[in-house]
Amino acid sequence: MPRCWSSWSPGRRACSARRRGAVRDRLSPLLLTLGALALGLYAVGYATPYGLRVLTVAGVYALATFGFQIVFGLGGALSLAQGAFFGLGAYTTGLLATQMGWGFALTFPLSLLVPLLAALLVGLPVLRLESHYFALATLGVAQVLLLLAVNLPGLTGGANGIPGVPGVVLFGWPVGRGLPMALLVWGAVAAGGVIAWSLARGRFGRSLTLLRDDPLAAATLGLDVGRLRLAAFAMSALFAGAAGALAVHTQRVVSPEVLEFPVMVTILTIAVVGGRGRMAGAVLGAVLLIHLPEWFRALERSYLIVYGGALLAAIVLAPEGLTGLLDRLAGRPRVRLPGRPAEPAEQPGLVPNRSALQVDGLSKRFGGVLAVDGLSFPLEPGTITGLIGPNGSGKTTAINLISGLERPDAGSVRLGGRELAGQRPDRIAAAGLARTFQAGSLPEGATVLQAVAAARLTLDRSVEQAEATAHRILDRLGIAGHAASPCAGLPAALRRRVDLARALARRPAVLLLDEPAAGLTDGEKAELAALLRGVAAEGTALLVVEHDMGFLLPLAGHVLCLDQGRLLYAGPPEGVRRDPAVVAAYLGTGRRGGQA
Ligand SMILES: Nc1ncnc2c1ncn2[C@@H]1O[C@H](COP(=O)(O)OP(=O)(O)OP(=O)(O)O)[C@@H](O)[C@H]1O
Repeated sequence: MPRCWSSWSPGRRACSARRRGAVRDRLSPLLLTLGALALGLYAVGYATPYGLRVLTVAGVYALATFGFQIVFGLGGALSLAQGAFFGLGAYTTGLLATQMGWGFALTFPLSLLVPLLAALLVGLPVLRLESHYFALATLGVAQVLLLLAVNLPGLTGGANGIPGVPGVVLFGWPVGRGLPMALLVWGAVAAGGVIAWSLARGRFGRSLTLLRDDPLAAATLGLDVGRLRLAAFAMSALFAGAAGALAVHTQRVVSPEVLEFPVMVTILTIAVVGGRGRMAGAVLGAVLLIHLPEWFRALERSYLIVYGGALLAAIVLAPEGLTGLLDRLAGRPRVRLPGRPAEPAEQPGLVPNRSALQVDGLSKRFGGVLAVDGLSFPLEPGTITGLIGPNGSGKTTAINLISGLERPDAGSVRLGGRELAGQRPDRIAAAGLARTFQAGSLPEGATVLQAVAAARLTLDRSVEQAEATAHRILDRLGIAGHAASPCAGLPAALRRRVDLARALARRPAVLLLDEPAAGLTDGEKAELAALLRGVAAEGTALLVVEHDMGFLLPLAGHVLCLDQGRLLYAGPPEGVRRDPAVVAAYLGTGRRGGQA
């Protein structure tokens, strides 16, 4: 293995990700064209054979980082298997080319397929793990592959690897070292970049960022979290495999170094320095990070100190990455809004299912606490039901059970005759149920428009259509003026309203609201009440958890009161204040939350 391979694995400074940007590859085409031209000019006119080799390796890393930007940058899963998939692609090409004598046309697709299959195999069990366990598990996969490569000398050549890998022959044309190989690799970078960029900007990328920024809400907005994660992991393996294959043809040798941790650290550093989730950042980061050691080589012993300092400076000065810094300097707007709210035509959604929701015998125990105890009630289409009770009486747990965030121990939840109890939240959402969260759960890295459009990703055909629908809903709620505002830092009342807009965007048959009036002024409460009446009038069944009796009792047609998980009262709102059990447990002393 040439010495430059390991020295091209520079960063050992795994950096923590910082600001989570929304999907926003906004470097202008002009800037990208200028960059491509500059690289082309350098390659054709100025680069030495060694310089061309470094440039080729930079392209290889850019390709591998595209995949990492998908799984880590967009999906937020710190996969430490990207280096392993890279090595797997490299070994597949090395083995098939030297031992079977197969050409590039066969070895290249197989070098994508093998890491893909490995990702599917490994992903199914490990993707369920929490973030740091997931990182460790993927690191374990990389270590196992490295051990296999070193300890199976009969197959892999052991520590010495496999020499004599032939160059690429493309349509009968042998791609020579130097400029031809650089052109091939950078052609692959261009093609891979377009694919990765399209994925990032489309529904897949948006779904991944929602999953990264707001995993709880993602499932209740209809996203199949498991499938999405697996798809991102598989996609990352495809890019890594392609990069590994091209790396072997560049080096003409494959050794265990391609499976070692520095390769993974380099990919991670490129992603963070270039800009997390940004495909342009993968290219910029790769070109910069792979060339930096060459530029600092003259410094000899102090090279690593200067290199580390440069990396730290880049991360401190541009925590959003170099592409984010360029965006900031260019001062481009963060989002392009739909010109005006689209026509108020009927949107495809879930509304046709105007069926009643029937809850029967729902129960849930957390250790010694019986949070919900045999709860039964109906929610009729077009009605508003209030759910009240002291703090800790089980209201939020009931909503979590109905929406699938918790699995009930017993009981049934039927919508239109279909059993939903115990099903995944995305399946329940797809059946026509939407909910809001007490704290107004929102993806912090997204804008208000993107957050609401996320609710339409599984319903509309494109991101543009989802955003047009979202804009219309925001307009209906009187907050279209905030469409371009980042969700991070929104006042609590506005957060709740955006959360409500998101739930309404799905046009659900059943809507569960967790304390929607908390923190609102009297005027805002009146507006909210009018809005909810309007939603009910369209046929949606509403369940409103609320402590504010002044808001709820005039709004609800029917009220349920819980105490210690059990139904204490079910009847008209007028009866609530007169019911001795409700007064004793909740309203009488006001000791546990009820506001008159
Ligand atoms: N994940 C959990 N693990 C353990 N206990 C839980 C969990 N979730 C809820 N509980 C317990 O279940 C009971 C009901 O809680 P829940 O949050 O549903 O009440 P609530 O009526 O919504 O309260 P609040 O009005 O304060 O929101 C409480 O005793 C709570 O501590």
